[in-house]
Amino acid sequence: MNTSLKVQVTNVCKSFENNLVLQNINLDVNEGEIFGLLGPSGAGKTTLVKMIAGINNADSGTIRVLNVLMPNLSLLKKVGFMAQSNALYGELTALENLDFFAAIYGLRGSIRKARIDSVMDLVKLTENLRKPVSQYSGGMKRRLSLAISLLHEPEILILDEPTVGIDPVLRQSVWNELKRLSENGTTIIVTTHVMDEAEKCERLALLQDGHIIATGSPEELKEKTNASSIEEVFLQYGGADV
Ligand SMILES: Nc1ncnc2c1ncn2[C@@H]1O[C@H](COP(=O)(O)OP(=O)(O)OP(=O)(O)O)[C@@H](O)[C@H]1O
Repeated sequence: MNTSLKVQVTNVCKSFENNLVLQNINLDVNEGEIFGLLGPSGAGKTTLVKMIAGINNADSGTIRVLNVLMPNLSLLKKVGFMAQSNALYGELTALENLDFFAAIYGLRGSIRKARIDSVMDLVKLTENLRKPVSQYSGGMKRRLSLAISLLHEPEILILDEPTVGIDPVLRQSVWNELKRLSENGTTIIVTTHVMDEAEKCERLALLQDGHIIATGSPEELKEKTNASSIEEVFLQYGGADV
């Protein structure tokens, strides 16, 4: 494995009971890349990112993250995962939630405090730090989940539809932060079905019915198909509406 290759998915298949949801998936993600998984609802995006994060097992094939065969608990501190459904403790305040995850990641003392301040500032929730999460709106919960995934400055950041329910201004600042992180070497995998977000990724895999139907940078994909938008690219490759 070359050293810039941070995530390698090889011939991965996954079924739930008799339903084959991912078929022979191959993809490579390089250091510092923002890699987008784009596809309609049910295409298999969440299933794939959960396996890359080590939450679920593949039925066959292999997934290597930082050259370690997944799933592997030793990568807990190096991978950040933001799930589509928020994994938060509603009865606790945001700060208590952050402290809980900071403890899991081994963050202590002044470093813990500095990281909490930094991620809460990023998602514009500093003023709500001491509010119980049960009193948060849906969008605030998404922002807190994003803050938690960034807390330990993971080398690999996996975000499942991170900006759903987040307003356009904050969405822009989240993307600016993702760009900044990637420029500093963080490798980012993000699922989306928002076209303008897909355009912000350095490379994309288009996923349809459990298959990757195309991979490349947004520009390459548009050039190859003579399309003016990623939406058009998707349709040209035989994809359904995203
Ligand atoms: N735990 C499960 N048990 C059974 N089927 C599942 C399970 N998880 C996902 N599936 C099925 O796998 C397929 C892919 O689902 P997945 O959530 O990965 O798609 P997705 O592309 O992330 O969709 P969305 O954009 O709506 O989140 C769907 O048909 C879904 O019903």
